[in-house]
Amino acid sequence: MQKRSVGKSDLRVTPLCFGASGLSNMPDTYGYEVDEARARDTLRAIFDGPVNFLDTSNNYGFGRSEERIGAALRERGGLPEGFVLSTKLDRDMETGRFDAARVRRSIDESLSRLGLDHVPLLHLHDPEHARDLGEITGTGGALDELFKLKEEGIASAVGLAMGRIDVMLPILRERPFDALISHNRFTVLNRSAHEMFDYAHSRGIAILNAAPYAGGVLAKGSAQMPRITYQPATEATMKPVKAVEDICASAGIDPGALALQFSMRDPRVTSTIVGVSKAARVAQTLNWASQDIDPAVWTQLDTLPFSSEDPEADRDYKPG
Ligand SMILES: NC(=O)C1=CN([C@@H]2O[C@H](COP(=O)(O)OP(=O)(O)OC[C@H]3O[C@@H](n4cnc5c(N)ncnc54)[C@H](O)[C@@H]3O)[C@@H](O)[C@H]2O)C=CC1
Ligand SMILES: Cc1ncc2c(c1O)C(=O)OC2
Repeated sequence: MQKRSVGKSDLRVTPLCFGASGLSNMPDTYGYEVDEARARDTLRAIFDGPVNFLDTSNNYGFGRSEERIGAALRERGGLPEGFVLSTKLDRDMETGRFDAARVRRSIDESLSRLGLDHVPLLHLHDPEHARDLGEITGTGGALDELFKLKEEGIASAVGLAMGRIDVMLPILRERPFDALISHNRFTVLNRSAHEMFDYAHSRGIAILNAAPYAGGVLAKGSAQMPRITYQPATEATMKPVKAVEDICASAGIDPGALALQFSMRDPRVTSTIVGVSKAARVAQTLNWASQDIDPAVWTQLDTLPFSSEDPEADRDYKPG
């Protein structure tokens, strides 16, 4: 797979990235649990495959995702050469505190779980859920500390990873981020990130587009998964999923392939982050990424009434 630069940094990533939130036990978010052996086998498949990019966070499963990745890395004698591991700074989950001291604690916890002294890519995660946004954006706050970690060489590149675009765009404009992670806002169901992507692309900020399956429903199918963007689906929110499934059935393609390629084919998107928690999904993802799709299907997709509203995907987010 042809690699791309992460903004102006030296990092080079594949156009696919695997997301490890589901490798951690987040039953409230994904509707299932993942045990140790299944997580280990998934991570082995990822490290054995052609994708060089894996995303996790301090708070996925309250640290369990990072611990499992740490175990997989130790099995291999450390981070493979050229492999880009991405993790995130998180607020204190009990108090919502997210100041500079919390940033230090977060990265120290992550490095110790991962068994590393440095992480290639580090994001500030979900500032909209912290107790006080001013604590993050103000002088001497969490964002200043994130950039200090880059200066100190603890992270090679830094990004902003969050949901709500109305909160995100003003922060992006203020500082020289290498990357952003947006989720659930540039999919076959929702295009509310469109203008932010134009802005980021014009500034050379790498766009990492997460959750192309709207949290899983576009991969598993509406009959299998009664959730959209981590919320229980309603008839109204499931309607557009069924419309996409109908288009795919007529065209003879997998909805997962369409949903994945919708993101990957956009020239602004540097990499698309797909959540996997089964080893076989690694190969399945590569297959979906390379399936032939008749260009007429994209035109047809544009006729569907996709949403430009914020999906509020974050409303009930629980990390573990
Ligand atoms: N604020 C942030 O920074 C956020 C970051 N992310 C990152 O993006 C990643 C992807 O997002 P997700 O929430 O995982 O949503 P997603 O839209 O990528 O869907 C993942 C779900 O689809 C299922 N799935 C994947 N491939 C499948 C296949 N071939 N067949 C059947 N089922 C399949 C997975 O098991 C999982 O339940 C996360 O793991 C995380 O790393 C996601 C959301 C927010
Ligand atoms: C708000 C929110 N909801 C779901 C997820 C995340 C998130 O930040 C995340 O990072 O991975 C899954």
